[in-house]
Amino acid sequence: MTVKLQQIDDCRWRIPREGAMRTEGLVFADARMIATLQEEQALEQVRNVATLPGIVGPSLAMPDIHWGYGFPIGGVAAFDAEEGVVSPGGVGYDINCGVRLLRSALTANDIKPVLAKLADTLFRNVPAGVGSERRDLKVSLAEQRRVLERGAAWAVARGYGETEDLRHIEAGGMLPDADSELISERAMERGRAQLGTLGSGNHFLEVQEVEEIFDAAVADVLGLCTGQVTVSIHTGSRGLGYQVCDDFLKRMLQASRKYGIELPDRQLCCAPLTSPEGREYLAAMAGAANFAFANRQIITAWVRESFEQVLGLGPAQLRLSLIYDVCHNIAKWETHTVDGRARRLCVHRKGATRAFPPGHPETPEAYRAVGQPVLIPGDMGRYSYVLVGSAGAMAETFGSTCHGAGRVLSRHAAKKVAHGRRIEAELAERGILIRAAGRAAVAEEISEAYKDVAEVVDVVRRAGLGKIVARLRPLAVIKG
Ligand SMILES: Nc1nc2c(ncn2[C@@H]2O[C@H](COP(=O)(O)O)[C@@H](O)[C@H]2O)c(=O)[nH]1
Ligand SMILES: [Mn+2]
Ligand SMILES: [Mn+2]
Repeated sequence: MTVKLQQIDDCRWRIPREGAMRTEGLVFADARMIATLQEEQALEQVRNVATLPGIVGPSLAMPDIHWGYGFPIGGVAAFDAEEGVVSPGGVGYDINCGVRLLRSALTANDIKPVLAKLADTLFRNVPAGVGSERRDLKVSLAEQRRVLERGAAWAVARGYGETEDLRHIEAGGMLPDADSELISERAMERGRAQLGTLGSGNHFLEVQEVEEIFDAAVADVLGLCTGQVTVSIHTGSRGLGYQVCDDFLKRMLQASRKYGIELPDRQLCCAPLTSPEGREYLAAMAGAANFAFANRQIITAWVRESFEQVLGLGPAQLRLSLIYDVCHNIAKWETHTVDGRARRLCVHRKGATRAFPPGHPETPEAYRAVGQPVLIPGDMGRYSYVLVGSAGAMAETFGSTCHGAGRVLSRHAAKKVAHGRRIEAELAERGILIRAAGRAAVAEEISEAYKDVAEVVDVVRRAGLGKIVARLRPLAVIKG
């Protein structure tokens, strides 16, 4: 079924309200992105989300939109506290998948002579790959419950990182109201040995160089300068979050029937925010989100340790400080002004990043004057971007932007494109070292599998949803 699209301007497209839609759809993309999208069902998914009860404002899609489970990846939808619903498909299987960015006092030239050793050490110290486990960090069930309740603060209290880190994490690294009792034994079991692990596929740990600064004043506030070494960490809640999503999808299907919610797609199953099922999903989701915050915090400590081992420098010399940590698969309670009225909304961001503007009280004090840092990875062979949020995002997208470049090739298609090529050697020729759990993982993640993230963030910039601050180029990539 083709989806009606009306072009508003060079980066906005409306899906007009029709049929069971309660609101319109609004897609941020350029004409070329839209042309490729029409072959996908992602636009249909934007339209389907618009049928859900209590949706406030349009059903939104960011320029990295592609097909996802129920909601599109790159989708944003806000729901009224009384009339609205919460849907696990609007968060995704990898609850609180997210990105954090560390800056350092090093330049790319400082690490080039030891880059191979650094890549090997990071690969050894941070377990990666499907089902990866760190053997010397197993937690008891009681302790795991504390992880789910306290998030990154649990990790800091256990010696993984510094209290200062917590000030530079979305929500302070801990969603309130998590209830570990609502998380199944199977989910607890799956997560037990996965704290401090990257996982597979699209997840990565990347040593980067700041290649270009686009806004010197903002870069200065973020502590970024050309030639500097940064480290990005992209991972989420691993098997624990996956299992929480899976467990609740079953309950949400029953709840949709119980509350008489008509679904254009079973994958959109949901429950009213005021219902026990809705509240329980949010409390379990918060637990999984906190697990992910702790996960990225522990990996950060091992990144710092790895740099110290290889470079023989101490923390004061390396100054591997956390710039920011953002979630991109989450549902959160936030206050937004809609038609001149402040409203408490449950904002679903599924493959979308929060992008709060300068002056917002939830933006860390250090960045209050410039806006919340927004971390947009690209791919392992080209570049990634740092942006800051803007008033435009607050006005149009409930303070949200894209979360990455977005896939254009399936894993299978990417492997076909990579067939017969020596991807590691191609990247090495361009000064990029790869360490991965397997060759297939590298083939599936070639640059051609993703849109050019420069084009994606350019749409964000032109639409006024964010300000581009810096471009980072990969030097060493650890892949699962
Ligand atoms: N810099 C890198 N970016 C990468 C890599 N692999 C994937 N990506 C980007 O991350 C986003 C987010 O992925 P998702 O799984 O959360 O949807 C993705 O769209 C890519 O743009 C990498 O190795 N390095
Ligand atoms: Mn993920
Ligand atoms: Mn992710």
